Amino acid sequence: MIDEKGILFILSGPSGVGKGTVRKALFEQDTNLKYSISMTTRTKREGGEQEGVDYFYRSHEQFEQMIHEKKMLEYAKYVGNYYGTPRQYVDEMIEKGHDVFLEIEVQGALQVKENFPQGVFIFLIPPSLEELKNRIVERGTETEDLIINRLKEARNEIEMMDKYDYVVVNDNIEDAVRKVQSIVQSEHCKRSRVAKQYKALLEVDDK
Ligand SMILES: Nc1ncnc2c1ncn2[C@@H]1O[C@H](COP(=O)(O)OP(=O)(O)OP(=O)(O)O)[C@@H](O)[C@H]1O
Ligand SMILES: Nc1nc2c(ncn2[C@@H]2O[C@H](COP(=O)(O)O)[C@@H](O)[C@H]2O)c(=O)[nH]1
Repeated sequence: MIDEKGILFILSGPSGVGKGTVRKALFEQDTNLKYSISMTTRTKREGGEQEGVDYFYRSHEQFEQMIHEKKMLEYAKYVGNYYGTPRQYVDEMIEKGHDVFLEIEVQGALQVKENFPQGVFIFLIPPSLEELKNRIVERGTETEDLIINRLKEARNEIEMMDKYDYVVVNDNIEDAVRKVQSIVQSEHCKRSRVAKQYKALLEVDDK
């Protein structure tokens, strides 16, 4: 039987490293990827975040109900809020043969790894911790307290990068996007459907 399921790509990295920036640039070029929109209990950032585009924004009670009903593929509490991946969209897309892209923090990624080891785990790192701090500060979306907490988390997260299949330094956006694209292409070559089809053909030929 030919396996035509899609591949699950997981992009993690500390807050402010540029995951969202790299992902958006990647999606402008790769229209075959499907982005899994996360659910969160954090409030919308000022400046245009939208329900169903950036996140599904829910109350703590609604989020906990989703957990209770086992509707989350993974979830984590990060700096005081829940973040998680609704299971249904990912399952449906993978089954239909589409690649799915998750942009999530480390605790959640490790849960996915346990349940979905065939996923491809990519860790984005900043060129330096100083530059990471500059990026969060310059983005201007977090209070001073939140910046301190996110940078604390960043240290713990970076320690986990060995658990990932690939590490990409986001020094220059175009280079980082190109590297992530190469990873997507390599994984397709590795699991090539063409190779599987050839094997199936050879088996038929042998009979
Ligand atoms: N290679 C880069 N060089 C300089 N600035 C960058 C680079 N990549 C991203 N940035 C900037 O860094 C800031 C943080 O980027 P972004 O919001 O994409 O990070 P993130 O990892 O998605 O953060 P979070 O996890 O908090 O959502 C943004 O202002 C973005 O424009
Ligand atoms: N475990 C999960 N983490 C997620 C998910 N969606 C986003 N995130 C990560 O949370 C932090 C904070 O996000 P922000 O939008 O408040 O800056 C960041 O690292 C995100 O990548 C998710 O579904 N699950």
